[in-house]
Amino acid sequence: MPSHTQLWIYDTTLRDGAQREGLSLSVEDKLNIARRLDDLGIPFIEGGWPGANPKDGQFFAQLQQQPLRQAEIVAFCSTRRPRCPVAEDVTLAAALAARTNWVTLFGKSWDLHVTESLKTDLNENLSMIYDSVAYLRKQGRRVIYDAEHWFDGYLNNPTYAVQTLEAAIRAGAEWLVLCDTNGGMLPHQITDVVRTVSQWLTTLNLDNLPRLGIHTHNDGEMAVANAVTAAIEGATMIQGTINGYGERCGNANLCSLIPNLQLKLGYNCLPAHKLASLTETSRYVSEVVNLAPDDHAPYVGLSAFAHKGGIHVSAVERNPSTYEHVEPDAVGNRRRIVISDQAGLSNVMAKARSFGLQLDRTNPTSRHLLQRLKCLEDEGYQFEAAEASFELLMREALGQRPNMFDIHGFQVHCERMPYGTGTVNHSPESPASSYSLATVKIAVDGKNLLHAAEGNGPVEALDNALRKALERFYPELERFYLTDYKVRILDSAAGTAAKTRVLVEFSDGESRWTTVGLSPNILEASYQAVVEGLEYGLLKLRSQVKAKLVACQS
Ligand SMILES: CC(=O)SCCNC(=O)CCNC(=O)[C@H](O)C(C)(C)COP(=O)(O)OP(=O)(O)OC[C@H]1O[C@@H](n2cnc3c(N)ncnc32)[C@H](O)[C@@H]1OP(=O)(O)O
Ligand SMILES: CC(=O)C(=O)O
Repeated sequence: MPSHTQLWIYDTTLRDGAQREGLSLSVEDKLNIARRLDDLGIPFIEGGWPGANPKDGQFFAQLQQQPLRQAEIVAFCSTRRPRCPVAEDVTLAAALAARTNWVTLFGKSWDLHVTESLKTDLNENLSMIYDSVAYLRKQGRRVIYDAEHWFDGYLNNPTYAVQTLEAAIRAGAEWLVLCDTNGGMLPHQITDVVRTVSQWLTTLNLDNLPRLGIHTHNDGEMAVANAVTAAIEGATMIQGTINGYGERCGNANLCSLIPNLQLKLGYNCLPAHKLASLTETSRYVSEVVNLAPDDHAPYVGLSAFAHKGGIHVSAVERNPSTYEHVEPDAVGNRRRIVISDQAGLSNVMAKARSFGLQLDRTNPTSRHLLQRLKCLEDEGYQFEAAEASFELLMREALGQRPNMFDIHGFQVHCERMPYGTGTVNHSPESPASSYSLATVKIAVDGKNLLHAAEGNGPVEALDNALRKALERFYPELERFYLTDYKVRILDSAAGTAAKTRVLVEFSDGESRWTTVGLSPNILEASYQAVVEGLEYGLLKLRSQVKAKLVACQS
């Protein structure tokens, strides 16, 4: 097994990643991502194709003012156009204007592309490659040569494909990156072709042998496997993108590739202490590009180390290696235990511990709680995403759920009127024509309270009415606000009479918690979830205050 061999990770999130449908980056986004990748210790960052669009040009110009700390920023471009003198080629001129040390130049390896895409002849393509690399070298640039469609080209016409690499080598390319541009290769093909190219290179008897790299796409879901395979065969530059963003089905996902190479195969990719920033980097980039993170992504996803089945949790609690291929900390992720109808006592125990509650496996309450959880989930509740409701359930079972208020009922009145009519004044700036009024009846410390409040919709009206009734007793309520509200119909065949599950998320600006409500009446389900959300927030706040007091006294 290879060990401690240095690999050079080459990130192309800002260029090939930006070719993903639905992803668009501003100059500021690109700069932020580049700086984050620099912090992660990525040695090569492809910043874009200068001249292809104004943003990429501006990005390189701004980086000249404030260079990265350690990474080489690389400009990307194509070979010169057919029959165009190299010094007159606008693409190459723009790449030079980016003033990077390194330029990645892509050229055609597949004869089909030469005749069909470029509409030129095979010799002219060899000249385009040679001239372009040589010109960049003459201007003082170091060149990474991306052999586009290398594998398809080699399998179709190996003699010609090899001639394209020879042209790049003769002109002074330092890296030859073999690209599976269409993403359709399988690992055994990568092994055969990379091994053959590697052996061929050694027969050239060159003083400075160019090094091999790999660039894979994910059309056959093989991008990571193919890149790992190439590394095993001796490729030392590994190209990919954060979260696997890229044209069509994406590029090799560096968030999987790097830990596979570093933790499993012992290659040096990132400085050892930087690997633990991988999860944070993945989430940061998904935030900047405004795409929801993939919770089930290997290594860095929220669920990558989430254990749900009771059998799994029981074993993981005894020894995490039983159901984890690496330690979550190694990549900056964390282990999570999920509560659901797939749970066993071990899940309940783990949750009790995380809630700071004393509960023994042998205590009959534990088994009752588990049965209750399974019954409620069978009715349609879902606690997996609503741990605050489960904590309240557990506290109740243990007699540790203080009675903060009693609910005696609520009423909601909704009205929808055409603009300019009805009981509410709507302004042209806010032409909404619906309006809701909620009344709640509750008791606090034996005092009966009846309060009403308005809202844009029934849930807001209920939330407002509850707060109005409770604020005198619990002024800290004003710190909580609703951050998410999700509704799911459980038995859609029942139409509008279907059972509804509502999840609401609250925040106090520091933490978030989610509660669940269930009823055929969407307002009742929402009410349950909102009431529990407020109750949980109060409980948390009070236990934090208590913990601080104890800490001060001791
Ligand atoms: C495998 C990859 O991912 S390569 C990177 C792909 N990324 C992109 O294409 C994103 C950026 N691209 C662009 O902004 C534009 O396509 C530009 C600026 C590069 C070119 O735009 P246009 O001049 O309008 O040409 P258009 O996009 O229609 O066609 C591409 C041209 O590049 C030529 N071309 C393609 N590959 C190469 C190459 N390796 N070397 C030289 N020319 C090439 C094509 O033959 C075609 O030329 P033609 O129109 O003279 O026949
Ligand atoms: C160069 C490149 O992006 C590719 O061949 O896929």
